[in-house]
Amino acid sequence: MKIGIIGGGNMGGSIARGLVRSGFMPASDIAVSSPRNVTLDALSADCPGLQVSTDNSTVVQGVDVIMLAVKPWLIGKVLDEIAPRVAFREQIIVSLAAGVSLSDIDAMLHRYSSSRTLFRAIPNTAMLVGSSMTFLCSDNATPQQVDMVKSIFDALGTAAVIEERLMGAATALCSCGIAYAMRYVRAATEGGVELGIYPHKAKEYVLATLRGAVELLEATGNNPEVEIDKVTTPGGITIKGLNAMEAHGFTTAVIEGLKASSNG
Ligand SMILES: NC(=O)C1=CN([C@@H]2O[C@H](COP(=O)(O)OP(=O)(O)OC[C@H]3O[C@@H](n4cnc5c(N)ncnc54)[C@H](O)[C@@H]3O)[C@@H](O)[C@H]2O)C=CC1
Ligand SMILES: O=C(O)[C@@H]1CCC=N1
Repeated sequence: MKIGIIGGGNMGGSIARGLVRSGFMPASDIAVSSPRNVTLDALSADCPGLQVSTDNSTVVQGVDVIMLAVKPWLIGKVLDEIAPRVAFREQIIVSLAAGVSLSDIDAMLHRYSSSRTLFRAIPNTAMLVGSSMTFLCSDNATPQQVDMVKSIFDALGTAAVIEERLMGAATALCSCGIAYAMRYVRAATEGGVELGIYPHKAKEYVLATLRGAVELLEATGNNPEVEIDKVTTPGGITIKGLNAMEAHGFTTAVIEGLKASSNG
């Protein structure tokens, strides 16, 4: 398999670096385009053998999968640039653009071809370390094509194929969600500092605690509330802390944040 990636930023760069580092494919089977030479030079330094170009239509040639990793408002412009060089019967297009639907992309390509295979992929920034939760949906794809695209993102973490109607919710939960998890880490770290712990130590302790929480939930399969019950001694200090957090809107803040992201 060969992959052409348009855009070498957070997402495009992480896909290229992640696929090479994981051993999923050699750098020479990946081509990346970006308008900025500095971006391409950094990618080449990290992934020797990678094919790089400032010309988007160059990276489309001879690849099986074309990834669109540019900002949403550039998708139409990039498609107009590459479409004359795309073999729509053979090449699969995967858009990472948040909020741009399969039918939006289909409409943009209508004048170039009567039939095409389209995917949307919504990863998160943990692709860089091979731990992204990525969601996929597709239009006009065979089961083999779905397996192929899923295998790419499984190499960068965990991929799930979902209905397109759930993409907004999934994006909020996991793609934006990684920022929300980071904000919890920051908040807990700042709380630790106020309680007298040095910032670097507080962050280290918070991360270790979160790792433990994730491992407990994964190992037991328990609902979080079951694990919370084990911590909250009646009349003890944990329930006082939880109730104070709820009085300040913790659960509501998280749910309203997710809804705001998903409606955005
Ligand atoms: N950052 C995130 O956490 C996530 C982003 N996405 C989506 O991924 C897409 C890319 O986002 P990021 O990688 O974060 O953006 P980014 O700004 O880091 O990367 C975009 C890259 O595209 C390049 N570029 C600009 N104009 C171009 C053109 N005409 N042709 C080719 N390359 C061009 C830029 O130089 C830059 O390297 C967006 O559509 C976004 O909605 C989806 C899920 C998560
Ligand atoms: O904030 C955004 O629009 C992008 C899409 C999902 C994560 N970052």
